[in-house]
Amino acid sequence: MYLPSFSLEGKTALITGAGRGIGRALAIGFAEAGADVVLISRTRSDLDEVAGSIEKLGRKAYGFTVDVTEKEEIQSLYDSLTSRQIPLHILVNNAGMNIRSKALEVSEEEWEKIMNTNLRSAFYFSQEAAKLMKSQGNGRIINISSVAGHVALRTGVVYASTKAAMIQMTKNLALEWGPYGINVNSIGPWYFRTPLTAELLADENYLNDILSRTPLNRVGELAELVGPAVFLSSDAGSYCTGQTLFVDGGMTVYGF
Ligand SMILES: NC(=O)C1=CN([C@@H]2O[C@H](COP(=O)(O)OP(=O)(O)OC[C@H]3O[C@@H](n4cnc5c(N)ncnc54)[C@H](O)[C@@H]3O)[C@@H](O)[C@H]2O)C=CC1
Ligand SMILES: C[C@H](O)[C@@H]1OC(=O)[C@H](O)[C@@H]1O
Repeated sequence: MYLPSFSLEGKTALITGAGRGIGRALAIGFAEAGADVVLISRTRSDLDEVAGSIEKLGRKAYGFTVDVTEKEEIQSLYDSLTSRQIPLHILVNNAGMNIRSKALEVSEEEWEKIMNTNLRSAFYFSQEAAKLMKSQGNGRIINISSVAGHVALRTGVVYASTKAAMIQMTKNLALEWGPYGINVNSIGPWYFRTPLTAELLADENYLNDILSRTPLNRVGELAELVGPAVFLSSDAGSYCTGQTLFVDGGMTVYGF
């Protein structure tokens, strides 16, 4: 038999930024693939809505309000998982934000907020997850980076730097944690319609600029991100680690 399983039955996935956008789609999609899901967001009402959708699928949902920029809250979350005997097989570092300032105008506050939300949080979530995954001899970590970490976009140097760092962090953690049976990969999206990008995509000129650089000539549908994430989380992706899969409609290969 050569077709491996894409199922996440029996797995528990922790997804940050699960209250809306890509994180919400991943949470529900992982439940559709059979996983139970630990949902991380700052907004209880968002968590409850997503948890309800997951429970209607017959899967367990555990919602935790966490500010991912607060290391103490991350530690407290993992302490809760341990005390409640909630297992962890898959971590998706999805929470992220952007302030699209010109490089000459970036404030120290903006630098700290973007760095702490996008990069620092992913490292500390990964560090705590790896402690649990090492003890069980297996685990999957997926970092949601961006094409912005691979090519230069006009959407901000600080954001781009966090995403490029996530791509490199993916490689280093894959190297260090491979012996523990932990796969670490990254997914680099181009534009998908979410609250983060809705305003930009509503601008016809901006959207045309996007499409002019996208061989598939369209922005992505959220299901088209869920598929690659389920692949990397399932048996089907068991020999992939340290990689970044750009889910970008061909944008990163667009030359001229
Ligand atoms: N939408 C897109 O076109 C693209 C998105 N991405 C990345 O995908 C990820 C998700 O993006 P979207 O869903 O579009 O954004 P979004 O703004 O719709 O959702 C981001 C999620 O992260 C959460 N979050 C932000 N700061 C947080 C904090 N301090 N503590 C806890 N949760 C926090 C928000 O509450 C929200 O649930 C981000 O890392 C983003 O950089 C990458 C490339 C393209
Ligand atoms: C594709 C990028 O990750 C995305 O595009 C935006 O405008 C967001 O701010 C991100 O940079």
